Amino acid sequence: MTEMMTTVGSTMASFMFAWAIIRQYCPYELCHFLEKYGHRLASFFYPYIQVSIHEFTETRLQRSEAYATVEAYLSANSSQSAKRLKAEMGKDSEKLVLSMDEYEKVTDEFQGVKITWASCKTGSTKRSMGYGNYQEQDKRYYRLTFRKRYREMMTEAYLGHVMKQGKEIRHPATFETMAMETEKKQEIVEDLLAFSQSKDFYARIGKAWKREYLLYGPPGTGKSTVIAAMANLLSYHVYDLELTAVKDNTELRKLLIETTSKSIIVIEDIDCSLDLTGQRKKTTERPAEDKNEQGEKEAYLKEPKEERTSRVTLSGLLNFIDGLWSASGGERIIVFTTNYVEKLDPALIRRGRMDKHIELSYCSFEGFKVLAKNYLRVEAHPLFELIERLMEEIKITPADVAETLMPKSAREDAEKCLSNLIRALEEVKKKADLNEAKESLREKEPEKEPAKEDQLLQDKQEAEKPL
Ligand SMILES: Nc1ncnc2c1ncn2[C@@H]1O[C@H](COP(=O)(O)OP(=O)(O)OP(=O)(O)O)[C@@H](O)[C@H]1O
Ligand SMILES: [Mg+2]
Repeated sequence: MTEMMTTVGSTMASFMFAWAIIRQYCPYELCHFLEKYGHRLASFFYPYIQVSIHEFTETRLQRSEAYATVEAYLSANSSQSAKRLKAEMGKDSEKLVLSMDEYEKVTDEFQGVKITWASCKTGSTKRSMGYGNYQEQDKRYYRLTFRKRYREMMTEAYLGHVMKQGKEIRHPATFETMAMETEKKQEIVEDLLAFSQSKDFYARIGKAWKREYLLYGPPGTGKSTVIAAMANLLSYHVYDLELTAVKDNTELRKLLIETTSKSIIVIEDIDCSLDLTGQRKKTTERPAEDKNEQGEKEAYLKEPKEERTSRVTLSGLLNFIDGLWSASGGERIIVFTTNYVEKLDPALIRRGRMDKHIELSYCSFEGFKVLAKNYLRVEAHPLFELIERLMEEIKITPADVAETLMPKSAREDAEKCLSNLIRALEEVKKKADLNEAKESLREKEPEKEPAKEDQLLQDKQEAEKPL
């Protein structure tokens, strides 16, 4: 074996050496000819087929959906077998997500056929970053290799299987696993399904096939989870649009053109995305009717250059969406989220610019039962009664409930996790009671406040000590 390897090695080295000499002295055309036909000859005898899935194509700004889906599929399937993994922070989670490191290879099996996946990288390419600036980026891609005779099975059944599984991993949330009142859930699901089946209706009324949702509620109540559940239900792609990074309406247009049909365009925290309320930062004195595109352009040109940033307006966004997609026929959902609905310009809501408002709120007992079923596989327990009583008077987010119900070690059984939740609820209650007492004292005896405050502070510190 060692002997054979040595022979192969030295033959390869001689060949490379000869090829280097030929390249140096041969005319360019001849080299090109030899390379081209040499490659064809090799592929004739090569018993495998290779499929490459690139992270970015030359012109596109958006990361390829296929690449991201394969990445998700492989991180779930390769973290057991790959020897070199790369760890990255997952979106919306505190957990590290493991995926194959560069140049790593893993094998997969499908209906008894062996498949190899390799994570590859080639020289750098110029790619648009931060909308307008160009940076050198490595070209990354996954390469799938399988035997020629399985071509049909691989390109149809196997790739379909990879995409389906990868998508499920990327959007694990479903409406069934969401802590939300059943009626509300049903209403959203019906609304989404009705929208996705209304192609003819939108065509008949001559409107772009799109629907806008406003999701609002405190942090940790499930706004991002609803978006993932929507994507999962309809098998739509999700595009996160970071509006604060978009320079102006022209760039916005460029980004929106990038989105494919059957997509959900997410604009998070609109209260923080400048100018979205329709009020210009610098030009609030302008009458409302002047806020057309021409007026905006003139005002924009009058402003000093350094202030011409974040020029995206809500009207710009909605107009583009209408104009761009009314002809394309593809369906799009646009989701806006905010933690502070009261901060938004009432006109934004009043004018009916958003088709549907969904409030995400604190966890109800019904919501808790869904989480207990998801996390602990428990549908009934003697501790439920106490939890129900506590939840009636205490505000706790589904994210906090989920966090307490998650077993922290193999020794934590359902009862222990439920007790943890009861303890967390009681602590929240104690703090709320203290705050309430403090408030009422402040209202009743403002002059004696400092001394009482001290006492309350002491009580509070006592209450906050670890149990
Ligand atoms: N209604 C819910 N049902 C099930 N799980 C939930 C729900 N709300 C929150 N969670 C859990 O809490 C985590 C955080 O929730 P999520 O990111 O959806 O909150 P959010 O409302 O988007 O918060 P933010 O305003 O900070 O973006 C989720 O990953 C999920 O595990
Ligand atoms: Mg969120």
